[in-house]
Amino acid sequence: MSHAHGTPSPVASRSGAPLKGRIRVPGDKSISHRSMIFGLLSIGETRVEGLLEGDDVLRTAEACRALGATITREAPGRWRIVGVGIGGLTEPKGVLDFGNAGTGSRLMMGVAGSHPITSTFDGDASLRKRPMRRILDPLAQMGVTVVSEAEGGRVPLTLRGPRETIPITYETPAASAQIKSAILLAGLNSPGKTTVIEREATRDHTERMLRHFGASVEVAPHGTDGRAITLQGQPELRGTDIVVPTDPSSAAFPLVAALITPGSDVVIEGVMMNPLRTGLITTLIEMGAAIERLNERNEGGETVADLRVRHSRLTGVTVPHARAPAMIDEYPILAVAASFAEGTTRMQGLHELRVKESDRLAAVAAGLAEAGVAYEIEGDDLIVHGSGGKVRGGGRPVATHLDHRIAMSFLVMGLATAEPMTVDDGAMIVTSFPSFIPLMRELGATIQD
Ligand SMILES: O=C(O)C1=C[C@@H](OP(=O)(O)O)[C@@H](O)[C@H](O)C1
Ligand SMILES: C=C(OP(=O)(O)O)C(=O)O
Repeated sequence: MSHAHGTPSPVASRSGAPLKGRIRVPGDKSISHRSMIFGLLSIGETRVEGLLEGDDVLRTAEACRALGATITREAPGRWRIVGVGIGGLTEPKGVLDFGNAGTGSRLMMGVAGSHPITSTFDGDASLRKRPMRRILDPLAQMGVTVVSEAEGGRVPLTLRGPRETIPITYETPAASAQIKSAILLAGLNSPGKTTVIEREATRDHTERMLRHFGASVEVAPHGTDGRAITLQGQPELRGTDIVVPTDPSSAAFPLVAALITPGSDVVIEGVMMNPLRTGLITTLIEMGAAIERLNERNEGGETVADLRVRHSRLTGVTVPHARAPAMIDEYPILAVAASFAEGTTRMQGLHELRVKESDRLAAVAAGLAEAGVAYEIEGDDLIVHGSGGKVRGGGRPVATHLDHRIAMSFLVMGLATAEPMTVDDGAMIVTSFPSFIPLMRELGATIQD
């Protein structure tokens, strides 16, 4: 399964019946990537249940195979990985092609770069625009050689790992779980202690999985919102079982769809409630959303809950910059919710949105303009002037720039606008949420591809 290039496939959505029913979204993308990676770096067998079979994760699986892992798909979502252990990677024969995936490529730079092998990283037109210096700089401090790179520190690039990786203490220049994870993963193959300091806490899936596979990790508070994470290098990771909880970043789409579509009443089952991922839910509840957390329980080491979501009258709020790491991928869909709210929503400090699959600040703004929504961009803040429930929609097809979240956000918007919405290309949706269209249709949504 690979996303189509060169042949954009437009998709349209229109308003219709209220959304009703119960759905379960696929497994979390962050944890799915890491399941493959930890499987590769372990001795013995790792069994994964509920893996997200999106294109991004399949690319990571392919890269792990090229580095020596034996990976088999036993049933939908059920995968078996036999690893080679830390230090045991083999040099890949070809280029590691990560497609659209920032997470896969950046984390694997830490993994492959910390081994005495040569590896080349590439990706699609979107990934080729994304900054990799943020990973290459700390890896260089750890002794990794950047043999070649595209202009500005981008893929395609080639790394050569040192004979012995140097453990470092590094403060990340941006709130980024990808930077943190790449360094910690490189630190696995170095003697001594590797410490990553983050000024704002970001998603902690790597730290949790390191412990789950047997590594020793200490986490201490740093400043008001930050953390210092210290890993003891060269542990022996042992293959283990993983149950992947469902992805809150995917659940965000049916959730906002139900909030903005009159008469809707939907349950999204088993959504991961890791507090470093629930900034959107916090924000929507502040806006007046009827979201009930039901049947809270533990699945795969994370708290999950069934979310009952009903159509709601929303009110604009200010979303503080400090909340960004906990909802970084959810700003496009929050902008959609804000368009239907009463009053103004100000989202502060969105500079990291400019280096995602697209410049999401610009892409969201352009989509809002097509739909007739009033907005402003002030520095790195996005200000959306809500219409109290009525959004015109229509306009020209929204340009998605190879960005799955832009595509899904504006398709959700079209479920409640007066005129239908079209996105210029839905092909990238398979990178994170391949069942998005069928699941939305199950709830009663009208989406045509
Ligand atoms: O570590 C991860 O799995 C991710 C971290 C975030 O990126 P940044 O680290 O660039 O903020 C997020 O946007 C991405 O979808 C997944
Ligand atoms: C930013 C995202 O992913 P990545 O960085 O892995 O491409 C995303 O899924 O919204």
